Amino acid sequence: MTELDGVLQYETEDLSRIPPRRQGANKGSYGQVLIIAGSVGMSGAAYLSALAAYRTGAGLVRILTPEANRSILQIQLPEAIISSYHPEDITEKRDSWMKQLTELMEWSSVVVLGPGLGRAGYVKSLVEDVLQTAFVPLIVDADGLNTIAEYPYLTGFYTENFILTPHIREMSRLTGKPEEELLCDSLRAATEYRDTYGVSCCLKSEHSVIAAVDGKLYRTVSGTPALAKAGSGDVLTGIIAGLYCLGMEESEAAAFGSFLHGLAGRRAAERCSAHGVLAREIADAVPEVMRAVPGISI
Ligand SMILES: NC(=O)C1=CN([C@@H]2O[C@H](COP(=O)(O)OP(=O)(O)OC[C@H]3O[C@@H](n4cnc5c(N)ncnc54)[C@H](O)[C@@H]3O)[C@@H](O)[C@H]2O)[C@@H](O)CC1
Ligand SMILES: Nc1ncnc2c1ncn2[C@@H]1O[C@H](COP(=O)(O)OP(=O)(O)O)[C@@H](O)[C@H]1O
Repeated sequence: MTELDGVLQYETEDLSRIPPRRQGANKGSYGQVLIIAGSVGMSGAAYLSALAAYRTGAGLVRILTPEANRSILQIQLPEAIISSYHPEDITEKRDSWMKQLTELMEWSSVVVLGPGLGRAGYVKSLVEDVLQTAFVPLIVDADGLNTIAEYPYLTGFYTENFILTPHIREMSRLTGKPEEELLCDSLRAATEYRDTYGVSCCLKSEHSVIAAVDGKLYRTVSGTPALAKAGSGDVLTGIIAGLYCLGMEESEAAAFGSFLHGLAGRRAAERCSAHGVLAREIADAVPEVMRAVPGISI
């Protein structure tokens, strides 16, 4: 790892921070990831996040999504457990919905909220309910962030184990600041957000910056324009969750996850060209990057 002006940057040798899989481990030894994602027409976002969590090393991944996505996701990723809801029940059958959500939150060791949730009316209640019941690390992305931007009082539910992963436009929606200003000094933007709200902030762009709640600052330069492809951010959420399951602290998982996501994008581009990479291939490239780590292969 190098440090320049107080900003940390992972290097290839830092891949050795990934621990070997413990002999005698069982699936419960490597975390239980809950992915609250997807809507009708956007099952793919849930799939990509879940796939990336498994590819990074999570032991057990469960997707909570609308019932309409159940069979699609079970066919796409049979390794994932599917829990589902009827969107109207979130507002109309509050008691049973809250019971289901509370049980799932108790089951989880880390939660992803937001990829592909969409912007339908029920999503606001869903996001508020999750923010209020979360007590394990929570990675908030995409429509989770857009909902918070639309209803700023939701920031009142933030806790220090939240990790927000906005791209520049989402950050602009969250802060009301123009995209040019955020891009101009992304480190300052992420730091100010962290300092204001007490959450870790991974502000994504060509060179993503991470302001961690423990005070550390990171910059990621491992990426490639191959990552500029629909679903790439959904994959990042799963990688961060997976790294947490391997034993990293949540804010280290965010910074290291951004670094690993960049390397996986490069690896995928070697095979498919920078133009041709699919988001799922970024997830599939994570284990290939990891194989370079001594002791990881067996
Ligand atoms: N297969 C799927 O189910 C997919 C679902 N997705 C989900 O779709 C939902 C909405 O995503 P959208 O991409 O429509 O909305 P966004 O708000 O992410 O992006 C809207 C537009 O903003 C611009 N933009 C994006 N990133 C930017 C950046 N870093 N700087 C400046 N401008 C930027 C682009 O022109 C983009 O078309 C999210 O919940 C997301 O998770 C997407 O990830 C794509 C794949
Ligand atoms: N030109 C680029 N160079 C390096 N990384 C990039 C580039 N474009 C996008 N990325 C990375 O790809 C990811 C895109 O995330 P996001 O915009 O949320 O995608 P999506 O909404 O399609 O899932 C981020 O991690 C970002 O840092």
